Amino acid sequence: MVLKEIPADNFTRPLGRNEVIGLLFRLTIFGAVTYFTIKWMVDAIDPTRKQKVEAQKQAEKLMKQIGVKNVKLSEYEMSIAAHLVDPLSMQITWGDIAGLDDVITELKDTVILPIQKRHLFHGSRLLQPPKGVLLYGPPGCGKTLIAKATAREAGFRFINLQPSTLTDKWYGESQKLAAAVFSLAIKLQPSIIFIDEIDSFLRSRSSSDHEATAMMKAQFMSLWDGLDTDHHCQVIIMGATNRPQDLDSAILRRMPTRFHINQPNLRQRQAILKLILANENVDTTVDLSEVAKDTDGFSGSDLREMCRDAALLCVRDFVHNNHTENRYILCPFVQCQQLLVRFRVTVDEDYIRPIQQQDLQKAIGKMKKSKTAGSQPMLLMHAALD
Ligand SMILES: Nc1ncnc2c1ncn2[C@@H]1O[C@H](COP(=O)(O)OP(=O)(O)OP(=O)(O)O)[C@@H](O)[C@H]1O
Repeated sequence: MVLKEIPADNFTRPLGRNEVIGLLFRLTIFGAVTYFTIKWMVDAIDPTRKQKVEAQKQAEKLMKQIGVKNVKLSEYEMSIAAHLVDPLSMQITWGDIAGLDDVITELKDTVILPIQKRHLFHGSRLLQPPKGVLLYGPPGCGKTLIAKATAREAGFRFINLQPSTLTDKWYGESQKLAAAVFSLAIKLQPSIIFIDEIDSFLRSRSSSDHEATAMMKAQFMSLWDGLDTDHHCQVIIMGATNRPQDLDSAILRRMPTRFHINQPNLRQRQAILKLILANENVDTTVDLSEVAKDTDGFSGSDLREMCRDAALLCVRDFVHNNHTENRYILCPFVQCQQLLVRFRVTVDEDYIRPIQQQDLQKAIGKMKKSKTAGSQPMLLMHAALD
């Protein structure tokens, strides 16, 4: 039918009630179909879709484990919830950290006490727990251990935020995820948001920053300020870095409580060695003060690796000595007890010898070699820059 054949009245007359309802109904259906088709297409081409589904499953499992029920989470909060640390796997206590007693005492007084004894500090604005804590110092010296022990001892939930979770996303996603970090932490409070290598994510702003990154940083800071204005909010951001000088000054201002976790000194190394070897089979003649003296420049993580190497030497000896050999023994069935009978016996003692001083010395030598090898590229890089 051509338009001409439709009576002109049909266009000019007002629509009836049923016609309007019908038209609205059709428009709604059309709108819904278009919306879901576009959403399906966007989902289908989203390269992070698989990760999102995985993250959701992981988050649901973790939420169940930490006993969080009836908390509705958005899609973005789910992605962040996948970084919650399972409390069953987080068994770190103050007893697992050696040589950092001063830092632990100060942390207890400034961060944990105001949380645990809220009623004592209720009236004071000055004595509220800090919203930002910075742990800084060389790698492998216990910053992550301290953060985990703080969360556990204070009874806080622990969100281990990898900067890449926020930065490797589609344009616009980062900001939604940054907002989700805070909203999730508030829903799960009391909680600690731990950001390892915080400098990689909140480094000094520069004009070369991508627009989306700059906006995300600004948003992160304003959300952080939001925590500060709500005195009942029990969310702490704890950052760790090896390069505090690279941090944005605005971030440093938001982290007034700072702890320097330095390379362990002689006394601290001895304490760490004692802790690492506490449950191991160590020969009574081993002198840990000597070992501590020989390990100048080692981090806590180096010391652990070195002790593991020493323990492995004992295992290696056990494996190599566990062989068949000829032995002379007194034969009990022979009248003359003086008679020595040659037997082939299998040396199969279920016994690994204790760690000895020389094992530790060997392991120290090996670690020193690998440390120098590791620093070679750095030295070359510095030489190239000079
Ligand atoms: N003070 C310490 N007491 C006991 N163990 C320690 C100590 N410091 C480090 N370690 C050992 O080293 C490992 C690494 O420590 P941790 O991850 O806390 O270091 P980090 O400072 O966070 O390092 P990074 O900057 O590389 O993340 C720990 O799992 C622990 O075994």
